[in-house]
Amino acid sequence: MTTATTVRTAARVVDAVKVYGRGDTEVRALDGVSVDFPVGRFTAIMGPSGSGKSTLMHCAAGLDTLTSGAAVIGDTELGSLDDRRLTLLRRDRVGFVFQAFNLVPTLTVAENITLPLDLAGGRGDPEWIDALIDVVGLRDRLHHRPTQLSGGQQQRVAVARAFAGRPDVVFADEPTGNLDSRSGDEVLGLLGRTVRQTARTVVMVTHDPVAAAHADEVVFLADGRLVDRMESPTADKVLDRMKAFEVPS
Ligand SMILES: Nc1ncnc2c1ncn2[C@@H]1O[C@H](COP(=O)(O)OP(=O)(O)OP(=O)(O)O)[C@@H](O)[C@H]1O
Repeated sequence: MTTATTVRTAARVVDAVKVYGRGDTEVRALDGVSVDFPVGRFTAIMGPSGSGKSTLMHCAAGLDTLTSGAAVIGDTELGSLDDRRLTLLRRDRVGFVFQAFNLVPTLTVAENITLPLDLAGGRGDPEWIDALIDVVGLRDRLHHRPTQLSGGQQQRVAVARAFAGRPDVVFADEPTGNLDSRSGDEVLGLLGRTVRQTARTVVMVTHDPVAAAHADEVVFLADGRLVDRMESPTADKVLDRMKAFEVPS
């Protein structure tokens, strides 16, 4: 007898196709991708430039729509939502971390962290936010403004803000792209710790094998298709896998 364990999915896409343009200028950015992002996992999306990483993230997060196929967050199929419901879903159930930290300069660290909750008209869960402040190590910076912080600290604020509303999933697009390697390492360690300590889910787009090595699993895209998955990645293993995509000159 086999024992089946049910792995819950925070987000997934099924047979995802995204076509930009028409006729001669048509680009199939996603060409039938199916991938699950399980709850409590840190997944990195890797692949050569133009392979469809950002498109996959944007469609999975409801920032863009698929040409065909389905994108699902929790149990909600995004294609079934009108614009208003999609906006509410993004606000209440999805967190984002971008390469640019996108903090509000006139607000303190504490105010930036709770900004999405304030905009939504709620206070969130004060205990959760308090615990989050320790996870990101910003307790002694709460009353500082973003300009008084280093880039790494600013991105830690952005990470805390992304998790503040206990979203189903946090999508991170090249979150270390603007950071030196030490600060980048800190932010990636933080993403990993937040996933492990709080059973949250992170999906990160990156082109950096060192960044991808912080994830629990890496999924590889090439030409808009899912071509491989790697559990417990190391930077060397990811780099080797990426080399296979390089076209010999
Ligand atoms: N808005 C758009 N209009 C037309 N083509 C687009 C658009 N966005 C992306 N593409 C094309 O879709 C393909 C996939 O792009 P995407 O940005 O998803 O790749 P990527 O893997 O994230 O690339 P990079 O690592 O360079 O950011 C590329 O060929 C790109 O030129």
